[in-house]
Amino acid sequence: MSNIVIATRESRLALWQAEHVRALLQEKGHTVSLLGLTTTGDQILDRTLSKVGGKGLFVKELELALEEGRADIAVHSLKDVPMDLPEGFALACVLEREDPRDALVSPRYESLDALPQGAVVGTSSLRRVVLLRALRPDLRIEPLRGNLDTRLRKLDEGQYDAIVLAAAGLKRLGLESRIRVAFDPDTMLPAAGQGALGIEVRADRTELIELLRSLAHQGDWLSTAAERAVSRAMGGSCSMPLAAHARWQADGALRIDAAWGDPEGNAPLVKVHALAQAGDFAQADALGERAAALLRDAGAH
Ligand SMILES: NCc1[nH]cc(CCC(=O)O)c1CC(=O)O
Repeated sequence: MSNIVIATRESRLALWQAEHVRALLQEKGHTVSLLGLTTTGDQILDRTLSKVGGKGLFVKELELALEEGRADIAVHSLKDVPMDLPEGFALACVLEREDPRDALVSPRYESLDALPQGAVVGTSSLRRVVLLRALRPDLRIEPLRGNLDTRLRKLDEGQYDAIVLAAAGLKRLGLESRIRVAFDPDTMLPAAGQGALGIEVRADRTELIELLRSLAHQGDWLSTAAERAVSRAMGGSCSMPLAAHARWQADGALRIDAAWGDPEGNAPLVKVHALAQAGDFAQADALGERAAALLRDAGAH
């Protein structure tokens, strides 16, 4: 390829991710440039994102650029990528995953246990709300929106006692020192795809897809595929109170843990796990679908 154009959102994290892929492609001898775009998701970040709903808000403008040939690839946080891409688009690969855990950030308190009764914790993810509620029902969980810097600023201004964010974003932006606790996944089960990057292309760009496959991390691609299969089988969007996290076991099997919480808080948290060999995508998908079936049997809907 002569020059590869990466369409990217212009938040600091999105730019970091695009630069990261640029560097990986340059190492392989390609010339790469960036095309910065503002998405609908960015425009409404500070408003009612979770109400407007859903997946795809950060993705659509980037897809338009691919469609029109203004760009060749789009780099996404896999967590924000819809389970099923629109007709004509494909996920060319998933890269090696950064830390998949959720992190607690707080100027004053060193852990969740150290938070006083009724402390105010910021997050807008329904998944984090239901998981936090199960751990500490006394906490006051308040909405928190905006990109990473905005969220940290709101915390530092005193609007919250603590906030919960993805560790991956903090690490990528050199803000790791702000992490008080990276939650054990068994305590705060991550979202499907959290910490991983996916590269989207037009499905008809076979040569480009071939080239991008060399950047893939096969193990992380398979495990995140299993996680995404749980979301897909649950009819999932990122506004669902659903967690799914897959880990390779020492014996080479893939173990998936999934959790679902009732947003109204009337039913207890449902947690399941399943284990299988997952050497290919069909097996990974089947494992995720099994976890989803177990969730439903246990009362998730
Ligand atoms: N939904 C927003 C979003 N999408 C990806 C990340 C962080 C990095 C990642 O998971 O790859 C975040 C922020 C957060 O959840 O705190």
